[in-house]
Amino acid sequence: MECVGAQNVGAMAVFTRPRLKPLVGRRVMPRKKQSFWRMSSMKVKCNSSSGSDSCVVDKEDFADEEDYIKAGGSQLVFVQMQQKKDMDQQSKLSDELRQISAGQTVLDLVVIGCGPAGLALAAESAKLGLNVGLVGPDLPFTNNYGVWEDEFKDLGLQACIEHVWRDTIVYLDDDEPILIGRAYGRVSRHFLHEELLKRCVEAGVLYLNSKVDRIVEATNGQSLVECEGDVVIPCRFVTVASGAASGKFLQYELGGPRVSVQTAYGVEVEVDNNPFDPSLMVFMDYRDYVRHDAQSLEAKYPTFLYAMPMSPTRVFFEETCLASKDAMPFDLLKKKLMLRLNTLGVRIKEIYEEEWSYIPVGGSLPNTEQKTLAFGAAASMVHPATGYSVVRSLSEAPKCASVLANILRQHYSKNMLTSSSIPSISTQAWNTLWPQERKRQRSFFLFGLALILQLDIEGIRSFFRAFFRVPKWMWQGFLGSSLSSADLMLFAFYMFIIAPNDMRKGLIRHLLSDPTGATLIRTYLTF
Ligand SMILES: CC(C)=CCC/C(C)=C/C=C/C(C)=C/C=C/C(C)=C/C=C/C=C(C)/C=C/C=C(C)/C=C/C=C(\C)CCC=C(C)C
Repeated sequence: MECVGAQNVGAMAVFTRPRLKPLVGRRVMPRKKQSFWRMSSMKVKCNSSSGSDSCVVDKEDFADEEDYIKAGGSQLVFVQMQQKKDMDQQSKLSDELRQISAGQTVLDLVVIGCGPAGLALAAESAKLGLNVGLVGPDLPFTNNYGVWEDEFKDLGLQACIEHVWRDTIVYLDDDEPILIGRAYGRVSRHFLHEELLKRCVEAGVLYLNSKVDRIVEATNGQSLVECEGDVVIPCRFVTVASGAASGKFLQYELGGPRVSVQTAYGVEVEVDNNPFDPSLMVFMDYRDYVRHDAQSLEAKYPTFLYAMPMSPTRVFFEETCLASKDAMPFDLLKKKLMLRLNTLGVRIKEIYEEEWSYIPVGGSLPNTEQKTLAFGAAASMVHPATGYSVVRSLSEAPKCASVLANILRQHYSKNMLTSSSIPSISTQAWNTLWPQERKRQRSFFLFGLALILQLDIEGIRSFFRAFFRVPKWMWQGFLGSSLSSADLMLFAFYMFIIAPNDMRKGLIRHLLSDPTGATLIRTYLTF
């Protein structure tokens, strides 16, 4: 697949319009040159106008560096996360603040990033009794996620789904469409945000509305999270969960596959002549609506339509380039979408919202020897062949939290911690996130991604025709990253049996000649 023209956007971005006003915490500047104790007993005021907020005390608030160090290096003042706070709660919070700023508490874990992955990990870790701080700008989620209803139900998040379609449909060409027999849901970004915030509040997560500048490893085995305005937070573990653009805090393995990009342009609109059945979600529509256009854009940029009919007249349409080596320009995606809708006879009466989505897929794994941990897209958890990630992050958060809790219990309660044991503790945590089995699965997905990148529109159509003909548990497991590496082999074998001859040849050629084929074989042979 060939898509051209890199976008000048960050490593991962999904933008929607209209944006909600960010929830902003307010910094409280206490008197200068105060001793720590005086400072800690002062009255700290917090902004209560927002959903969750913060109060911060600066390094300059200490008389000198010594005071600061006496305070355990912690000039941090976190305010316990809260959504609706009254005056009683405020005074309780101040006690908490005093305790932390007195340096009696070094946080067990600081999670950087307030997206779904960060909030979920912070909440799950705090639930297990860890002392957790969450740092990041308090912004509303920007995209409405699409999920398989059963997967979201299993996470106990059904209430966050705002619309469910009883079945999902795939159009590959003008032949019969494929009904895939699985309900699909649209997650409300507001409900999901509220729910994850609620979980953080209930679990006692501490929150700081700030931007992290640096993470420094201290000699005593702690990490220091340096935030804007000279705020430094000492902690035992730092986990970066601020999306794929977290490169600044993390190192990734060298020589891995190149990052590809999934791009999409969407609009939620009021229309006349909606041709889609409101009871069905259109997962992929690869039909060529623009074939009458000069040299068909489709041939050059194979994209598909993803459509969520919310009612007979209100529909969310999204033109999506599943994966390309360089990002497909948004203006081209928009042009294609408009051409497509025009050919379908759809007349847009009103635009409610526009969405631009840019998701890096593939790329290297984080270097598992580094002390700083990562979670979600920052930890390469985005499914390389689909671009989906939210369900995986939400479902792995409890497991990741429990590993961190066990490690901290073992190493800190028995005072086993020496600075030389720190890297091995982090490696233990990394290995849980990326065990050999997960690496094998990922190498299979990367092989699949490289395969998709090579296909033209006809190749894509016959590829997905075969994909949706394998047993349902297989393709469902493939999309949900839940097939074991052995199951994936069985899946590959099935695809091979079902595939037409030219696709079979292509699969074998790709396995033997593409670097991802060699990596796949090598990873499968490593135990
Ligand atoms: C807002 C946001 C967040 C977003 C937006 C955007 C969008 C809308 C998106 C969407 C997306 C989608 C829908 C996606 C989907 C995807 C899919 C379906 C995918 C799939 C894929 C598949 C694959 C890759 C497959 C693969 C396969 C393979 C690799 C096979 C192989 C085989 C072989 C090798 C053979 C062997 C044999 C012997 C040995 C015998």
